[in-house]
Amino acid sequence: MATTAWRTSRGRTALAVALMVAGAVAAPLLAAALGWMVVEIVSGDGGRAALAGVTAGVLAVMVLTLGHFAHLAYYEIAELAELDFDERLIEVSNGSPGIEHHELAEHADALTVLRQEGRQFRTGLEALLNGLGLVLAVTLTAALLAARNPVLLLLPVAAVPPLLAGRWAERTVDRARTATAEPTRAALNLFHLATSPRAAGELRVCGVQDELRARHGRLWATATRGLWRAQLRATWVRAAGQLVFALAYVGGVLLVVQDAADGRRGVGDVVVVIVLAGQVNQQVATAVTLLQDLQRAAGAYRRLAEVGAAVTSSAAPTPRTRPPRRLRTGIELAGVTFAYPGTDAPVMREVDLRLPAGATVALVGENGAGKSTLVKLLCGFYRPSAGRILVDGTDLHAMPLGEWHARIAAGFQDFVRYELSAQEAVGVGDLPRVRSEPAVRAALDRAQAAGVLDDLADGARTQLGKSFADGAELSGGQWQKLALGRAMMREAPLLLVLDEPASALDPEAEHDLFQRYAEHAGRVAARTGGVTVLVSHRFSTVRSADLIVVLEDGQVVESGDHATLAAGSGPYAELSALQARAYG
Ligand SMILES: Nc1ncnc2c1ncn2[C@@H]1O[C@H](COP(=O)(O)OP(=O)(O)OP(=O)(O)O)[C@@H](O)[C@H]1O
Repeated sequence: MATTAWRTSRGRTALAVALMVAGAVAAPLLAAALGWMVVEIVSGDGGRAALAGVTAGVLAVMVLTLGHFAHLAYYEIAELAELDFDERLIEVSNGSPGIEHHELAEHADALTVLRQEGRQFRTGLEALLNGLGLVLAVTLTAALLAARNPVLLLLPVAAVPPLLAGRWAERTVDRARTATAEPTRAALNLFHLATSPRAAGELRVCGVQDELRARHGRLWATATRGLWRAQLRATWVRAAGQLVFALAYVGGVLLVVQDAADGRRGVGDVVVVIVLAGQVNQQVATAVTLLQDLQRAAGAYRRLAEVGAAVTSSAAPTPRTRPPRRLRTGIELAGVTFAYPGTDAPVMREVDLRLPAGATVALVGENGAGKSTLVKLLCGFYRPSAGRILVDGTDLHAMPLGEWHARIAAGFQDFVRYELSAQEAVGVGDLPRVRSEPAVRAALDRAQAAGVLDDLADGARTQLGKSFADGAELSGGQWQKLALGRAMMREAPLLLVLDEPASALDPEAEHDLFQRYAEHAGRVAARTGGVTVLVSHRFSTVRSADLIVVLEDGQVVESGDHATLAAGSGPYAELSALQARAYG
């Protein structure tokens, strides 16, 4: 999309370049016009002096104004550059089927820096365009200086040390930025938490605002200390580079003054050299800044490419075996062991489990037992560290993950609050039918959530979310109901997942929901043999599942139906008796 816009703004780019080139070239010409004017004044030719004065005036106006118009013209292009960068960043973050890369600290660090560096693309592009004008201005300046005294050509040469110093300084600061990414990221997280309306109530009740502010301050201080030290080193090196040029400038001016005193040059030449030498100084400063901007933009781009390459190389080549149209035997975990990327301790250990086609399977267990991890492995978000997950006997990771995802209907514990219209927020559960109101209504009906639409001022068309002035904010339970509706959108999934989908609902609503859901799952099972996996802490909810799997510390400790497990003496019998007593 951004690429098309790039093409359509070619005319604007050409205009920007032309204006900026004219503005840049006008500066050395202004020096020549001023020299000419002084010569005519000294020679007493009033008419020619006036003409030279007007020329100098016009050139001065061009120098002062054309840059601003150029800026206007490439403003839009810079916007597109930033948009393009953001789109690439989104692609790198969430364009791959697996999510392993989100677990790695170095990936998170690179993303933190990239989110902050996004604007560098804009300045980088401006620097590129300005650089062109600068090259022309420097060339013209050099020619005018050489015509006065070839030794003056050393002035632009003296510009090299500040340039090199600038490059070194920028690299130093960039390294510091990477080294301080972790405290910066942690500080940003705290900042978002401390300013988020969602957290406002809980923060007040816990009374942790001051503590958050203090921690945020400490993290920033840590990050700033690292950056400050690098900035200090960079400033000294930059100043040393500039000093070399300053000495050359003074030498150049003295040289032409000496030439004039000896009668080899006129007073006009002295004026030209003084003005031009000042401009060279300016040009050098601009060149250093432009180079830094370009270097930063190139650094941001390189980092983006590296992160993109890391994500792509960690993704296995797209396999050819497609998911079956219908499950015949079911899904099987064979000796599955799993540790989250970047960690050593397995949170799933040698799990063998068969989820028969068409069955409703409930996962139960204490917090941290591994229920959500098992769900994520079934969704193929991560690869098992050892063992395999088989779909009708075929390794899940031998299938294109995108196609497997397209056959999953899922409601997650950390569901997304899409700030779209209510219709779309549910409809994205089955993208091809995102605009179908009957499909959305049917899905919400299955999720016992049709009432949410009726409560909204504009029904399905209501804009959701606080980011919009007229956006409707929903209660936690209402958001969850929409998420449930989303999970019911797909009609022929092979895997249906509800990971604690009803935590914001009252027990009765949860019970009704699961009744309805079981009917839906039954229909899906008849059509596709799909397996339904439910995670719930409420035993009253899971008792009707065909298979109940009890997890403890990343292992299956028992499995069976409610009657069998409740009659036994294992943890299920114990816990369900405990809950039955607690809820009467
Ligand atoms: N992204 C992660 N990186 C590293 N470890 C993780 C990650 N997510 C979960 N874990 C660890 O994996 C273990 C199992 O967590 P999981 O979320 O699967 O438990 P759960 O049974 O779903 O718990 P709950 O009932 O609290 O939702 C826990 O010890 C947790 O600390």
